[in-house]
Amino acid sequence: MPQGPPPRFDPNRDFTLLEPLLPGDGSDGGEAAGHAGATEPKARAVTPRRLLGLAAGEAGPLALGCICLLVASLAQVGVPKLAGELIDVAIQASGGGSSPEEARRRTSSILLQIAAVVAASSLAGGGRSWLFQHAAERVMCRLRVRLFAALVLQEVGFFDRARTGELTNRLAEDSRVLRAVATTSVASALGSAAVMVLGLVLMFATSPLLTALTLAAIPPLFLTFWLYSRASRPLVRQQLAASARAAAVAEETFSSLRTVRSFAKEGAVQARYEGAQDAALSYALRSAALDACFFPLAGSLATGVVMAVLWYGAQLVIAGQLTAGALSAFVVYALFVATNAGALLGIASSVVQALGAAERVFELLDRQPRLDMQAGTQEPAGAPEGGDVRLQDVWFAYPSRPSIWVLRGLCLHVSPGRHVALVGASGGGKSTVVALVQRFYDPSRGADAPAERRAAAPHPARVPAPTSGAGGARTGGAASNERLEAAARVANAHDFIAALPQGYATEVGERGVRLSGGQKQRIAIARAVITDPRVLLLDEATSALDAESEHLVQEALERAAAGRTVLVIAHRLSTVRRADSVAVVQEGRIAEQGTHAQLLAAGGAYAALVQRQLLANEQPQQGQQAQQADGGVATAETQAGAA
Ligand SMILES: Nc1ncnc2c1ncn2[C@@H]1O[C@H](COP(=O)(O)OP(=O)(O)OP(=O)(O)O)[C@@H](O)[C@H]1O
Repeated sequence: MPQGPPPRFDPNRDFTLLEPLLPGDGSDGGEAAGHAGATEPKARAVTPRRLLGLAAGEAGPLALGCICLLVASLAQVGVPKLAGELIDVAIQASGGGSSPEEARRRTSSILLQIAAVVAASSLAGGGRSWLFQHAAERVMCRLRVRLFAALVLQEVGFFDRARTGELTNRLAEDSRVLRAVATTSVASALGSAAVMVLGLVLMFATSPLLTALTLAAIPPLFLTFWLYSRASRPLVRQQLAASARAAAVAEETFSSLRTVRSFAKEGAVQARYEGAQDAALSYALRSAALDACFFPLAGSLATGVVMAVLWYGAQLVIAGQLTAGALSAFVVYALFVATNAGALLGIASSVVQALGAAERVFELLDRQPRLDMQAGTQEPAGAPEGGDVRLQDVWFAYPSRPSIWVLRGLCLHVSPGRHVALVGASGGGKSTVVALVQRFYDPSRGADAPAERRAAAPHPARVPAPTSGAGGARTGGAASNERLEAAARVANAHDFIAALPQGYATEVGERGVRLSGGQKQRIAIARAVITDPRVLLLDEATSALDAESEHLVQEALERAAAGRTVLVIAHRLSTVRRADSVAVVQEGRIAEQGTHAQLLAAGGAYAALVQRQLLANEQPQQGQQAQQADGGVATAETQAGAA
């Protein structure tokens, strides 16, 4: 039996992709790695090209949007020029340079031109906005769908490590940031650049000297902005992180409200939420203080430059080298250039920030599941042939706890049609065996069925224990109504489903009707048999049902198990008695295997277990004396074993 070293977590090799996903609570020393030998492919670097590639399907609307943008920018810079002309005509007329009638006619004509340009600018601006928004929404929709598809195909181990809140946040927030970058930010940047270049050209055409003076002021403005964005970026990041922490607390609290209530932890969760919100608030306030310093400073600087330009321009006007209209047009161009340069810097900093989000999104998009896709719909690890479950020298560590071997060279064979009960002390690895047979995980080492055979066979169906039961989905599913009803009848569930106001269309689980423990079990059985699986995995109930309900569940299970290979995690003596064979799972191995009678006679681990635990479960319900019960096991349980 191999005694390999426990798999170690190597952050550089194993989990580069998942690092940002992890809550980082440090509870397991950050050992969120895959099982031994598994390697995580390196994420491809996020290039601007790849980022823009997201909008590839929208080339048409975006190109049209760019044309609108150019038109709008041209129109925008055209207005000051015309306004300058208007001023000059008025000044000329007042100085006697032209007749008042002629001046009136020309100013009216210029006004009409301005109106036409403004109308064109508004139209083009509206078109640009609509086209870019349109493209943005479609890009985001596609991205979210792709991201969801990538997530839903990840192996179960991935979800052991990731926080649900984090994943939904990524789906919503990160893709939103990306949408902005791939479409609107690019559009704004193009617009700003166009206006800036045009403004500079017109400034230069109006007065090269004044242009040189204005440009001299740009470096200090850039420097101020650069310092500001350097200081503000970490604040924004920390604020977002604190908000995400608060959101995670809220999500976890609401999803486990019963536990919170049971342990009267309302105060504690409130304090945690408040702590996270306080942190977010403190970063937001620091950010606001920074804004309060930067914007007036930048404003004064810009105003100072404009005043200097005005002063120097006035000297040029006095010297007769520049007209008053040209000077006013120049000042407006200078303001255009300054504002658009600032906007460009802002966009650049948001693109840098968004690259972080892009990396995380692309990491998920690129991530290859460690396990073959659709694990739940494929043949189990131990079932290469129909209905034959075989685990050969299987070693397994959970990806989220890679340093601990849970299964240590476990061998188990269930021939087609046989019923095997798994018993053993808590934590021995029974559920893990079932999870592996179910192909939720692949063995870290040991026998595994070849992939091409997996795909061919229907998956094993599992009847979970009612605590993890039937909630969260419709009682129906994709199956045809006849099959649905047939499965429900097998599971003794048809009558109560039909009696519900919405029948088979009833939503059960979180938002829907609450089902009783026995009803949940029967729904779970119906779900399990609906695909007519060759292998049935049963997780015996741990909660007590009344006699009638128990009878219905037991009858349903017997019908469901008939003619199938059954692996049952058994807690009841009656269940193990019925099984063809009993396997004692102890410390990740099968310690003993045989029939109930054989193992009892052997007087080993099983016999001790029966005395300690199984009898304890039986006694209270049967009203017998709890001879060797150790009192550690609660009330009798619903018998959910295979016949
Ligand atoms: N998703 C998981 N991630 C990490 N460790 C896990 C996970 N599930 C189970 N374990 C660990 O694996 C070991 C075996 O657990 P398993 O649930 O298989 O035992 P079990 O025999 O079914 O116990 P029980 O009878 O209490 O259900 C335990 O130490 C448990 O803490």
